Amino acid sequence: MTGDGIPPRKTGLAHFAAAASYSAAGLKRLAQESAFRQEALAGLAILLAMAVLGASVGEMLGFFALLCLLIAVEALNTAIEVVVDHLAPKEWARFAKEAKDLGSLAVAMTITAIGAYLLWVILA
Ligand SMILES: Nc1ncnc2c1ncn2[C@@H]1O[C@H](COP(=O)(O)OP(=O)(O)OP(=O)(O)O)[C@@H](O)[C@H]1O
Repeated sequence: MTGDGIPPRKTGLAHFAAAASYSAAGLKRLAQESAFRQEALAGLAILLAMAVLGASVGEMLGFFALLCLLIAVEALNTAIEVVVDHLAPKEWARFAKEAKDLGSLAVAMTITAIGAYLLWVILA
């Protein structure tokens, strides 16, 4: 069932263009999250530092890939928070706590993976 405000399904090139515009809208929404802004800023600063300190292109690409993964996890975490806040806007609910805590764990594990990677780059 399609609601009034939901855009109709597209195919081919129109689908690709529409998906790109939805992703841009998602990035605009994610930019409202301070956690995302801090991570993006720190990521760019680390990339710059790697370039200045003479990291290889491969090492920088590895970090960039992990940074993209962190942004993807942060986007999914924000999506979970949006749905949870819609379903349990004011009241305490076990499902809300578990969903948000799990999303938080996913972000923390991704940041840990980036930390481990940077340690490897520094020690290698
Ligand atoms: N409706 C709720 N019911 C029960 N526990 C909740 C509820 N909302 C939030 N929590 C708990 O409070 C914690 C913090 O919630 P909050 O909404 O501030 O999310 P967050 O993980 O700090 O995300 P962000 O800082 O990105 O908004 C959650 O991880 C969860 O444990």
